[in-house]
Amino acid sequence: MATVEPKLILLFSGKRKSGKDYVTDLIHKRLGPDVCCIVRLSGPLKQQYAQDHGLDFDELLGAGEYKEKYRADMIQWGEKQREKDPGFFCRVAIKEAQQPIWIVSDTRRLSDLQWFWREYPSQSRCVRVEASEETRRERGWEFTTGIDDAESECGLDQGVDFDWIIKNEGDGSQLEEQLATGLLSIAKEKVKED
Ligand SMILES: Nc1ncnc2c1ncn2[C@@H]1O[C@H](COP(=O)(O)OP(=O)(O)O)[C@@H](O)[C@H]1O
Ligand SMILES: C[C@@](O)(CCOP(=O)(O)OP(=O)(O)O)CC(=O)O
Repeated sequence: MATVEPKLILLFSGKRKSGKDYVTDLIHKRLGPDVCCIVRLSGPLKQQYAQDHGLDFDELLGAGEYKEKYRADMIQWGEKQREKDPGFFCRVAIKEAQQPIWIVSDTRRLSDLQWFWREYPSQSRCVRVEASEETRRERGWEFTTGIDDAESECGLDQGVDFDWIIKNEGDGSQLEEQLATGLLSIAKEKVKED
């Protein structure tokens, strides 16, 4: 488990190319590295998968075709690990987290949320990043059977009462206003609390 108790955990989810990484990177920049850290559940998954399959971990972390080439197999490999231990990737991903605010950029399954709700019930908040399919296509997404109709992409489409929904259309001009009047102000208040 992490060595410090966080004040706020933002559990992000969203479809491929909705802008999860873009939005969480922006929040990280606005709050600063002393206040918040980005936690990627796919980080330990990709690292172990890369080791087990002799692949390039950094390339799997990227946003290019290399990751997409192995995505389907990584999903299946990851789900086999989760069947044995649903919280495995959550525990490993937060191990180095020291800051008061954790931004979990890539929750995908109810088991991900349930783990944080159980371990950190008062600190966990759910955030959904949304973009139209048109915008996502402009960012390089195309529907892929077996991925975009599977749990990895659809696991949080129902059954979650999101605390914030961030509309991330086009160049995101409304993004700054959404963040400033919502998430960022709450986060800054949380950090001030004793
Ligand atoms: N508001 C935005 N303005 C400009 N580019 C964006 C915006 N949101 C996302 N992008 C770009 O779209 C692509 C997909 O975003 P990303 O955050 O990687 O999506 P996800 O992590 O949800 O798959 C990236 O190239 C990113 O830079
Ligand atoms: C096997 C995965 O962990 C791969 C996730 O890779 P990314 O988190 O890089 O995906 P996007 O940013 O949405 O494109 C998905 C899973 O089902 O665990």
